[in-house]
Amino acid sequence: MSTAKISLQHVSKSFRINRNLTHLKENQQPVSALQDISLEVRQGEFMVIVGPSGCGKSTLLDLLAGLTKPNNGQILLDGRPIEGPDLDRGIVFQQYALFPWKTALANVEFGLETKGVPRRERKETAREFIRLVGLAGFEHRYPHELSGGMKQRIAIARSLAYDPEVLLMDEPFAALDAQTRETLQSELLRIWEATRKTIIFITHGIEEAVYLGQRVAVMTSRPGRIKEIIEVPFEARTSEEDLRSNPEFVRIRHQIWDLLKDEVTLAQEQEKSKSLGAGNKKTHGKGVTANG
Ligand SMILES: Nc1ncnc2c1ncn2[C@@H]1O[C@H](COP(=O)(O)OP(=O)(O)OP(=O)(O)O)[C@@H](O)[C@H]1O
Repeated sequence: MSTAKISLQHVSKSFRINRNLTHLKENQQPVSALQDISLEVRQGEFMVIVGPSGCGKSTLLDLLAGLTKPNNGQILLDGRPIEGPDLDRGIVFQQYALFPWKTALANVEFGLETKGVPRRERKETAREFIRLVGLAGFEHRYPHELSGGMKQRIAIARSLAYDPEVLLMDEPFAALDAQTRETLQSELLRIWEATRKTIIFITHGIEEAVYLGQRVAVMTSRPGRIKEIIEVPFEARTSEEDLRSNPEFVRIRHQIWDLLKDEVTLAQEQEKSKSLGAGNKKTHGKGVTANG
């Protein structure tokens, strides 16, 4: 039996296209989003997954969250198959997904409420996590009174407050400006060092991947497979000044870019042929970025 915290074993996922669109030739076959993904994530590890647009990163996160099921293979958490969403996994998405009608405190309390934690203890825990993400004093603000970075801090506090085993993060800083993003990256490392949660973090940003990950799994273009896993051997990232200009950091960043560049070209070609096939309908297309 596997001793990994999370173990993906030969996981594949494909999607059937909407019946109304099957008159288009490219829609007659199911779309293979992920193919034969095997990956072990250790307890307390910070694992980053990076890949070109449309390679199946969000699909992978949805599978880990239990929002969808694989067509083949299995995903184990502590040796048991993931059957659906549960409070043992916290999720932070790119969009803040806070309840606009609840204050910051009430948003953070939400998961605790679901878990049946009594009111008083709930409030205390929520305050503690708001403090952990550096927002003490903002407990009674509503989401519209907070900046993007603050909202994302609250989303992180909310996911951590109910004490999940694993934190799943899907491009959580992608919508933020560069400075806020860098601040939140180091904050997240500090929080990870304090809580030692297992984190699976998805990103387009190579620099973000190297800065945050103890290991970086590089994916191929669709159907997404794991191309290579790169070890990032920095011990105390938060205390190292200007880690990003460390020659080893730069070397690993180049190594990942070398692995990714052909995949990005392939993904762009896939996007192009998809949009031509769909009558030149506009498709989304986020590229891999060297920064961020
Ligand atoms: N529910 C669905 N139905 C049909 N196809 C889907 C569905 N979800 C995802 N796909 C397809 O699966 C592939 C992988 O999508 P996914 O969103 O996981 O990629 P991604 O790597 O997260 O993309 P991006 O980086 O652009 O956000 C894409 O071709 C997408 O169009």
